[in-house]
Amino acid sequence: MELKVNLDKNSYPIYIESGILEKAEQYITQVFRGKRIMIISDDHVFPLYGQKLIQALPSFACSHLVLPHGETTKSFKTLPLIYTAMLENQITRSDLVIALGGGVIGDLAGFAASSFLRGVKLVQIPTSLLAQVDSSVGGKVAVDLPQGKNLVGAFYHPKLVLIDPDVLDTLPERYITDGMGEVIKYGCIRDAALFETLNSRHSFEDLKDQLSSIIYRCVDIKRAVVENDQFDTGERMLLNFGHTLAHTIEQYYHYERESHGEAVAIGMYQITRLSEKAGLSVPGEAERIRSVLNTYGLPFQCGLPVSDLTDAIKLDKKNLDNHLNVVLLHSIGDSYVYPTNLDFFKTAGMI
Ligand SMILES: NC(=O)c1ccc[n+]([C@@H]2O[C@H](COP(=O)([O-])OP(=O)(O)OC[C@H]3O[C@@H](n4cnc5c(N)ncnc54)[C@H](O)[C@@H]3O)[C@@H](O)[C@H]2O)c1
Ligand SMILES: O=C(O)C(=O)C[C@@H](O)[C@H](O)[C@H](O)COP(=O)(O)O
Ligand SMILES: [Zn+2]
Repeated sequence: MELKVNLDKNSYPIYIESGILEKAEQYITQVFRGKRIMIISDDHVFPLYGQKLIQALPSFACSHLVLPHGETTKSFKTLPLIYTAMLENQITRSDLVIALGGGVIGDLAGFAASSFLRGVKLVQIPTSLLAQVDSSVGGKVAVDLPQGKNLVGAFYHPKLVLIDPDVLDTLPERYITDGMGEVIKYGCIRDAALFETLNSRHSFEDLKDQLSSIIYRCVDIKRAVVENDQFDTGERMLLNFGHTLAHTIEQYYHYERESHGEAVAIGMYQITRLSEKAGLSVPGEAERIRSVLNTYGLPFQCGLPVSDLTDAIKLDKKNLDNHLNVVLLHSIGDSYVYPTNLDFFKTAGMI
């Protein structure tokens, strides 16, 4: 399956195919004419797929950097390590960085590629469900600061995205669940039929036969939204459904409790509950979301008082001038951006 993100000079193809990792050279040579490649990965993914990828790239001089797994690696503090490795491996603007891993590696290696020498070519090979359906596409790259998620970043598009659903066979169950948080998000914001498909199954196992087409559907929704609003000034904010609360929860617990997808699950349910209370969503939608989250083992409650969250909510990147923007649902599949303020959370009695 093939998709193309159409962004004039920044356009790029996305291929979704079982076993594509082993055919990487055939696709990479279509977008890259240089010789040197640096693969950035983590200590879970590289031992599983690193050598396989290097063997699949015989025409190139490949180096690699393996970082500790987990969100705390996606930090400003990791960047000097990456830049040093790039210098030691003589990476120039005519070379290529491959991000091989989940969303942490994709965002981090992507930001390093965007900033080193003011921009080195980037290919994304996402290996988690979340990275395959969301983070590898759209060009948002970033690192976290202690004050909040993704606070330093850029819009920097890859030259190519290679999605191999086979690598999900080794993904731990917790991160299958985590990825389902973003899959459910796509149903909520844009695709009531996708939401119904997810709702009609009893578990992830029950959905597996449709996995490639679900990945395709999510990526296609993201492609369309990003093509309309590359720089996140309007329609793209819809991809942030559930994220105002998700990011505050992740940061509050120092990235040690909920994973990103789990926090998004809580955020989607809670914001829809608040929005129903305020008469801004069709009644019953929060319960439908809670039920589908439950099917895939995702949480919906977090038990934090709003007073603990306000500082982080103020750092949300959707905030403009003196107002917050939250993403709400008229109904499942039909989302909108709602300008508001902190009172929205306070008066509705978060959480
Ligand atoms: N840029 C974007 O548009 C965007 C979108 C959504 C999320 N994100 C970011 O993505 C990050 C979360 O990504 P994630 O959920 O992939 O987390 P992650 O990168 O930490 O991966 C989850 C875990 O799975 C392991 N793993 C990954 N692929 C594997 C495989 N095939 N086999 C075995 N283990 C594997 C990793 O080592 C890690 O331990 C967050 O930082 C989030 O902010 C970015
Ligand atoms: O691509 C986007 O736009 C998104 O909002 C996708 C989100 O799933 C993702 O978590 C993104 O990194 C959040 O971006 P931020 O701008 O809120 O940091
Ligand atoms: Zn997200």
